[in-house]
Amino acid sequence: MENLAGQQFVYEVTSLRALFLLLLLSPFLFLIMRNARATTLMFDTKRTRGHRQPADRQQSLPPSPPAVPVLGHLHLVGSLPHVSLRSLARTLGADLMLLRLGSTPVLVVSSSSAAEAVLRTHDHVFASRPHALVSEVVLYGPSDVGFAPHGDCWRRGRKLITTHLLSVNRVQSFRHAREEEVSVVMGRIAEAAAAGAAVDVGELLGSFTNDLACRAVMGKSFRSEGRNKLFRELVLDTTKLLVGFNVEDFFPFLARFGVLSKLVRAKSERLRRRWDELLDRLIEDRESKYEAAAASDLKDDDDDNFIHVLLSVRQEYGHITREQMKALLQDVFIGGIDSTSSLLEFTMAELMRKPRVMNKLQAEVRSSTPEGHDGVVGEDSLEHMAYLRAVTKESLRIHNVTPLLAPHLSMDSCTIDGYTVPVGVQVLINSWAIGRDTRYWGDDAEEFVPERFMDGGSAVHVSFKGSDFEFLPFGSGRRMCAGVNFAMATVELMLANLVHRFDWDLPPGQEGRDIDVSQVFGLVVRRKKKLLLVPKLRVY
Ligand code: HEM
Repeated sequence: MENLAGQQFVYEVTSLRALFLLLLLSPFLFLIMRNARATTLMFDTKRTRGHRQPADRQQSLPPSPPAVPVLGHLHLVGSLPHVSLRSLARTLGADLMLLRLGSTPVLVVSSSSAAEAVLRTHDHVFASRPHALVSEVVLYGPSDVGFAPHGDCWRRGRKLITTHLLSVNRVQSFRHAREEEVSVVMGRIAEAAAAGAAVDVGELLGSFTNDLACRAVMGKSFRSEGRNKLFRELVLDTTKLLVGFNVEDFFPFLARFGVLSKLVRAKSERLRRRWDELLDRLIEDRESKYEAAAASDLKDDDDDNFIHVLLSVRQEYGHITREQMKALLQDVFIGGIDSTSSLLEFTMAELMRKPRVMNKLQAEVRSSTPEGHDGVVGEDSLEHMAYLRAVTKESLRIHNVTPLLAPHLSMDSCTIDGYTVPVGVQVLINSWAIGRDTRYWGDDAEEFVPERFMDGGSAVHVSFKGSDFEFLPFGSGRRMCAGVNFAMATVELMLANLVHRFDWDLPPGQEGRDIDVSQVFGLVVRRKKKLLLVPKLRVY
């Protein structure tokens, strides 16, 4: 899942637009820097739970590279922040590094032991998220889960989502819908194969994960009525605004001048009205069905969808407001769609670059799928596919689509590795760097080698569930990804089907080694260039 605010910031702030804004602002920035310094928490010890820090503690802040006035370390963060932050940490020789991005203090974590200190030992201290104007307006204030600050509202939402919407049982009960949606995609690919045409893998998988989220939320497919498309547009527009640069999120003292925040707020409110229109109608439709079924004592035959589930647990939770319902549904769309499709697309690109791995995976999937299944791999067959699991884990490691997790925020000061981390610091865990670190993964850390996760491999016991801090694709602790079961079920089923029924070629004239591996940073990291592949129906 993806800010999320810190990430938005480091991403966009390097753009020309952001720098231009900063230049425009700089004359009066200078005048107000004196005030700003009072809000610069890196050096502000007063807010540490009311105590002043002893002088020796103040001196033991984590190391920082030299900063420049106003921008702090902004100029050191490139267009791929996880990459530039890894270089910076290596140059400084620091697994914990304190930066100042604008006036925002940011702790960058680049080792598994420091990640464990943040996400396990001091999980209670770092379980909040930084405030961001756009998420506050579009995602119904603190009612959502992914962007909400730590507190009762987040706790309640998190419990609702993990117990009722994304639990292992719910994800399993959703398997037929998942298999049907996969069949629809297989049909589209078969048409392309018959025509000898290439498919745009990212577009195909993006609409698949969107349709799947719509199905989970609404219970049946609204593809033909165009609602799925409306959701796709909304998610894209929301993501764009969330990753857009809002200067006041990083120079909070500018908020008092208000002009910029008014513009961003107006845009955010327009977007929120579009969400309202769509979600209110869906909830009201479902609510009347739910009440009619309850009044007549008849069972609603479509009771697995998320709106129905939320309506049915209202009493158990006292009261769930309409806003909270909408925010939780948004979490599913914003957390689940792009992350899952991007991971799948990176995996397909990697398989095309590594024919040995593709052949081995195809052999496993094809030999483990019973005959007579209409060419579709069902979920029952997946449990026998150890190599499929290993390929998925290796892809999560090397193509970590949320490379800095989502930013955490310290709610108190604490000590890590002998350094003081003050209250109010944003924390970025560079899980991408940790996942490629030779200290944990050996000399071939940068290579795509699924065998490391197989029997006899060096990482056979390493799990993605947040207990192994060298491998954190979904984070760990209280703020760990709430959709990990949903994501894994979707990725493995789709991947097995893609390689089972089809052989894949690159467009004429291209070879595996030509596949461009460049990425674009955002809420989720994506491939920079489209992946076009030509499917061929497998000959039995
Ligand atoms: C490959 C797919 C996915 C990846 C790699 C991924 C990764 C992540 C990461 C790294 C975080 C932040 C963890 C942290 O801050 O420490 C997160 C949070 C979250 N994810 Fe996912 N995610 C994926 C799919 C999904 C799906 C399918 C859903 C929902 C259907 C989902 C819902 C969420 C939610 C609600 C949060 C916020 C949790 C909180 O703040 O309490 N994610 N995800």
